[in-house]
Amino acid sequence: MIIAPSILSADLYNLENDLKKIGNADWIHIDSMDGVFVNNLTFGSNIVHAIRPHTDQLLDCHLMVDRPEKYIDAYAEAGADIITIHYEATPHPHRVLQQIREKGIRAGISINPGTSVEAIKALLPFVDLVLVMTVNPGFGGQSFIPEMLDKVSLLSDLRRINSYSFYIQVDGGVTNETAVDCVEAGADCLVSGSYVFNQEDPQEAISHMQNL
Ligand SMILES: O=C(CO)[C@H](O)[C@H](O)COP(=O)(O)O
Ligand SMILES: [Fe+2]
Repeated sequence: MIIAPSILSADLYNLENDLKKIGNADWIHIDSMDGVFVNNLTFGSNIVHAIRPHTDQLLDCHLMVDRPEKYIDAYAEAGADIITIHYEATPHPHRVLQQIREKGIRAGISINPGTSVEAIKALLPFVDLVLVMTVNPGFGGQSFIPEMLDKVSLLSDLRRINSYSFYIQVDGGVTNETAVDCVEAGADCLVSGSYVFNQEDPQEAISHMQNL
């Protein structure tokens, strides 16, 4: 299981130390929010640029921003490995996914709890990752919405039937307990923010989930 701790829950005053705490994680999940697509403001490509020279871990950028097409070049230049956009954030998701891949970066599509897998079916041949939100985006520390796991199962079936190769990622309210349900539904990458960073030993929590 790929584990991607979200630095939304890290101590930004002491980010170097908090990145060490998650040094055994596979990916680092970076949540960008613009105050338009969601009611919160976080960081942009500047933080990707700041972290990039200090780790070989994949930088997994989750763009909760309106019109993500405006920012792809900046994230590419900053050193992003994966850029995930929201289906709901642009009228041209297919074009933006192409724009990401043209930069040699893996392209992800994310769906809010209110969006069905049906809505992104036509995009599935063109993505490297599908992110199923298990909370409404905008804040860390929210409760996992278990009904979303049906989408994970459906994506897993569609991937098998059509021989697609995208990762299925789950984000929001992932703990050691909800992680088990995600794995059973067919997820292969789990984002976890508040749970991981609130543990006494984040590395142990990460390796436990990696072994699920
Ligand atoms: O995209 C996000 C919020 O919109 C975060 O990645 C997510 O909420 C992680 O935080 P937590 O594990 O605390 O729910
Ligand atoms: Fe996220």
